[in-house]
Amino acid sequence: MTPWDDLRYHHAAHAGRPILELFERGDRAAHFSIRADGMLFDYSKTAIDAHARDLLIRLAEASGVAARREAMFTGEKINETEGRAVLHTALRNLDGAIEVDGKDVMPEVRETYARMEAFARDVRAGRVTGQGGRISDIVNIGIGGSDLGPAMAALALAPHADGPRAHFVSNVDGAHVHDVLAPLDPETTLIIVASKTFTTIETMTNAETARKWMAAKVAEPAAQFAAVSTALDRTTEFGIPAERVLGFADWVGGRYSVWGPVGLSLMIAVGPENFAAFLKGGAAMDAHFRDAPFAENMPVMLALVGIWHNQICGHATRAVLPYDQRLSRLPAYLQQLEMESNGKRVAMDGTALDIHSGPVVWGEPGTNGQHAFYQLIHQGTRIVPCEFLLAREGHEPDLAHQHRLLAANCLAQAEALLRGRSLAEARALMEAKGLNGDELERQARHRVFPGDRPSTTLLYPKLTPFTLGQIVALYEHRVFVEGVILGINSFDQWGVELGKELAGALEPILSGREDAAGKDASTRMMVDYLRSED
Ligand SMILES: O=P(O)(O)OC[C@H]1O[C@H](O)[C@H](O)[C@@H](O)[C@@H]1O
Repeated sequence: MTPWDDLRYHHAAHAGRPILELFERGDRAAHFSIRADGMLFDYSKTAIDAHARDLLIRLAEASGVAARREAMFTGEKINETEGRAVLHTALRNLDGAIEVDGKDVMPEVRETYARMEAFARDVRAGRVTGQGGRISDIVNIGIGGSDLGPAMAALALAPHADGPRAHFVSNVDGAHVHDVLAPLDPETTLIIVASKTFTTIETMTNAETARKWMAAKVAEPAAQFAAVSTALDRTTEFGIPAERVLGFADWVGGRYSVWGPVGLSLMIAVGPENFAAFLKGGAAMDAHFRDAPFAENMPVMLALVGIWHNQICGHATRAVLPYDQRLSRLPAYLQQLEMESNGKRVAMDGTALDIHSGPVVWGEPGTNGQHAFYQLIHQGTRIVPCEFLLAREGHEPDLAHQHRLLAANCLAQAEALLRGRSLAEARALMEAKGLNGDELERQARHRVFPGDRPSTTLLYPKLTPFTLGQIVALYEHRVFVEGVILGINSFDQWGVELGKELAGALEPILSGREDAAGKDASTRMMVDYLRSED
């Protein structure tokens, strides 16, 4: 029997055993939670028992997680389909040496970091100015990994933002760039074009639009542009002066790139000290991930809970529910991180997977979600494992009572999912309301909560730069561990290519330069509609 078979067998053998029953054995909360560097990860409200955990850990061991982890940290080319190392961790562990192709890459990482820091300080101190003086606003133009990381983090760290205001433009929909630029003054705006490849059509199109917007008022628009890319020839071609370009290596995946130059907008907004604390938080999680035994290892156990729910229990989605308004972009960030990394159909060697790959990840901050989709989570026919996140303390001491309410709601949701409400309890409620007979019976049934629905909760002291670094690195490593266990390459993204190619071919058809012959009838019909005048 493989570890997968053992897990499936164990799961089937205990089907129907309520999670609540597991709490009758010993100190489950303490034994099925992990504390590390001030954070608490509770996975006791899942059906994982001691034997299931042993089997999951055995699965991780048999999948070679430890060796692969070492290979990642030491710069081996584990992104096999692109022939690249995977070294985003090097961006937040700036000391030391790591060789790729026989060359220590760290001196260049440190040098780029120093240039990034100097530039951020210059902008913040008013030494780099626009035509109209001190920079008041920065606009990061990028998409995917060149947008979601800094956008998510800038919102998360809003209480620390004391530099120019940061804005983010990603969508090729002109509405986005239009609405972001409209209220800004080109004379005091700095545009950062962030694109690993510097070919992404959305980013290049928006950058061109921003350049025209700038050129209408500013004599030297290039002086108010900076770029972040691995393709330095293309940034020069675009006209951005070399001293305003921050490069990075191809071993930083787009969705893992917030830690380096792609984080420039964040660094300018919150300052180099806070950015450094963000890196330190990531590095602390790296150290924990490398050193802690699997059973005490937060990313490993988070991954194993994920494997349990998705591949063993068959729950196809997971909800990420931050009870932290400033983490409202975290679900979107994690959608790219998790789904672009682990949404694959073949194993590393190209053979079809015989298990499901990563789950659909979705979510919204609490308490908002409670008034929207939690109905389905509590009473729908499908089980949605939930991942709650909550800080012990908010940033608004005057509003501590609101933070308590937020916390009460978060804990209440996890409790409600676990406990549910039985038919007998629902009947008693209806009786207390004065109902009886058939009407009592009918109404009671609608008020039953099946309960026994799994959730995990991550608690952290406060959403500081350090904590945010820990959280983001925690999720990165969770994705890594899940990917290794599934036997896939978490670091390529071939699945985004086909749509891009077809979009390139459709644009001339929509503009009338080419005809739609050869397209399917549905596409032709829609092209006709879009090209018609009424
Ligand atoms: O940074 P860029 O090269 O512009 O890429 C931006 C994004 O677009 C691509 O399509 C990829 O799917 C993403 O992984 C990437 O983050």
